Amino acid sequence: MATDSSNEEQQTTSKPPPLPSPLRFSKFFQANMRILVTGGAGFIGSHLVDKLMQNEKNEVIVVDNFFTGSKDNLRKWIDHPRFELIRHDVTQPLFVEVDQIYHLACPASPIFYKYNPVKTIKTNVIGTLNMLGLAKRVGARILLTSTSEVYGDPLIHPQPETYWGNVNPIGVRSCYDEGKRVAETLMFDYHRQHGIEIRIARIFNTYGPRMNIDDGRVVSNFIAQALRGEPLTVQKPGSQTRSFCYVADMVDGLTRLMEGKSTGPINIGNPGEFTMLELAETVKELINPKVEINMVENTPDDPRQRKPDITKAKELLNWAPQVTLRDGLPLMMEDFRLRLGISKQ
Ligand SMILES: NC(=O)c1ccc[n+]([C@@H]2O[C@H](COP(=O)([O-])OP(=O)(O)OC[C@H]3O[C@@H](n4cnc5c(N)ncnc54)[C@H](O)[C@@H]3O)[C@@H](O)[C@H]2O)c1
Ligand SMILES: O=c1ccn([C@@H]2O[C@H](COP(=O)(O)OP(=O)(O)O[C@H]3OC[C@@H](O)[C@H](O)[C@H]3O)[C@@H](O)[C@H]2O)c(=O)[nH]1
Repeated sequence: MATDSSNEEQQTTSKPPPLPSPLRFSKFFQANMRILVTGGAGFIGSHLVDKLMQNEKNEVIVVDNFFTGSKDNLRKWIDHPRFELIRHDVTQPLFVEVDQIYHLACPASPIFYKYNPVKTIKTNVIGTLNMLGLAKRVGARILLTSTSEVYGDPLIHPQPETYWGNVNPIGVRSCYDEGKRVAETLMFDYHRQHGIEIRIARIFNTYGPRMNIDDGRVVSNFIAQALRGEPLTVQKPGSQTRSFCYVADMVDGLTRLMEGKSTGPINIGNPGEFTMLELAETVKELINPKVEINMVENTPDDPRQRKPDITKAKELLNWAPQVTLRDGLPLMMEDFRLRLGISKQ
């Protein structure tokens, strides 16, 4: 079983980062921090924008092609003087002047990333290359939202960052898993070769308000099904596990990583682990005890277990999740209820 024997110090570089904008050195004019969020119209991205906009010294630029995201997620910021929204596909070069880049653009739900796998790879590879090229030109720090899927169907449990993973390179999920693995490689190559300041977060399953109702991921499916009184579709065998992180905790972890000193990769996720049957039972109990649970066929290469080892996040970022699944599910349910137009019973 392959594990990484090297530590983060060996992966880093002594090369100085490219110079930031001269504005940062100006004596009389205190410029705002300009922050680019790619994929900022999506689920995690829009919550991140909310947090960044709370700081009056931040200007936020979102670029998004709206494949899975929506302007609706950002409607409270449209026309705000410190906010800009640009329709743009990250597979095309982008010229903006920024100090930090949160690079999230990529479909995240399996049904969406498998819909056009070649585009998913292009987004991960060419999109990340373009954002790294931008970071190099303007001297910006860049954070990549990688994924627990880089561990594939993991043979080590829970997964520490030193684990190299067990990924099928030619499977139907590879466009995403391998795409993110190449994106991580590009980040470290730009760091070592050009001194770019990088941060890599390995995000584990995240849930919360604003997920697409038809997103296809398990928490959104179960909540929408329970509210509509439809059977919860548990994919076989139902004993596969995931660990679910509430979106506010995730955004807190991402900003700590960006502002901290460590390049990562760092796992950000909630170690509370559930089988899909346990998740279905919990949703049923909390939202609609009358719904049935239906066992349905699964898709190829579904990871059988997943749980983050968050020792590194605790030590280096002083971060740990605060919201349990039982506390987070009702918050998401309220948002879904409003959007589905279903009143309280
Ligand atoms: N939510 C999770 O559980 C999870 C887990 C691991 C990693 N991640 C990563 O976090 C990031 C955000 O995930 P999310 O759950 O918010 O997904 P999401 O689908 O809601 O958001 C992704 C956003 O990227 C945009 N986008 C996609 N391709 C693009 C392109 N080529 N150019 C410009 N914009 C593009 C979409 O329109 C959308 O707004 C992704 O990089 C994903 O891989 C998420
Ligand atoms: O209706 C459903 C949907 C999904 N599932 C199961 O729930 C589990 C989780 O599936 P999801 O589609 O929510 O997400 P996955 O964990 O497979 O992938 C996710 O992993 C981390 C991120 O990078 C992405 O957000 C996504 O790829 C799987 O075992 C799946 O078989 C169901 O039992 N029923």
